Amino acid sequence: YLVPVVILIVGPATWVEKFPEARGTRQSPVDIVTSRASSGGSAPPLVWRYSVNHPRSVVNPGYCWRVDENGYDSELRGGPLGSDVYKLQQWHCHWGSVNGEGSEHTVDGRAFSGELHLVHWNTSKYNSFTEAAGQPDGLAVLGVLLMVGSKHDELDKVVRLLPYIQHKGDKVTFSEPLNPANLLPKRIAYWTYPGSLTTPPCTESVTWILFKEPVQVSAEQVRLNLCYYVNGKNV
Ligand SMILES: NS(=O)(=O)c1ccc(C(=O)NCc2ccc(F)cc2)cc1
Ligand SMILES: [Zn+2]
Repeated sequence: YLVPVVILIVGPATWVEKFPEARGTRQSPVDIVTSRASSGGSAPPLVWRYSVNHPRSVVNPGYCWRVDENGYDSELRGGPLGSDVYKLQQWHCHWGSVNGEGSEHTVDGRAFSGELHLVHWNTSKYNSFTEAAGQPDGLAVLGVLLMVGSKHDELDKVVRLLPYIQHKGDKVTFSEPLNPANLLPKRIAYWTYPGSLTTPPCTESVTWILFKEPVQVSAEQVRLNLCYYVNGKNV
């Protein structure tokens, strides 16, 4: 008998219809082909400073989780960012449906178990995140590759709150001190390229800065993320 084949046309393949930017020339994520990466030359060091003691909210946007910085002060400058100063808007993660395939960027074709994105906008040139998100030098995202290993204590301050935001739109506010700098790897060598938001509206406004060294999270932390968000669906 004939098996009814229903091909759901959802996801990236249909984004170009609604978001023309998705057809652009600098779309993210990409595969980082390490042999083709040029050395950093004389780029100045990348410098960041984050505030630690302020209330943050963890939100379930429908894919993974997002932590909003609620406008508190922070700075990212240097590296490929010229003389502009960027401010942390939010940070969020991407996990896969099974271990080992959650990251958005791949390195020489290899995917990681997850990927953390710290999203900053250019406060030297623009007046809001939304305005900056439409400009080629508007955003800078620090990407951190996640691999299964030892438990990550700083990240656990968020992971332990996931049971309280199981449905899309849920939000919980916490004021436990947290330093986003502790989410970054020890070695700060990175790849950088001009790219885009990886989800709609896919605007080509992101200077990507992807750290080379993966950060370890425990298998339990991956499982907790997986059991709450599998490809945008809560399970
Ligand atoms: N995965 S990623 O780091 O590339 C990424 C970062 C932020 C956003 C986002 O803010 N979208 C909503 C949005 C986008 C543009 C706006 F102008 C307003 C809101 C999407 C993807
Ligand atoms: Zn992201």
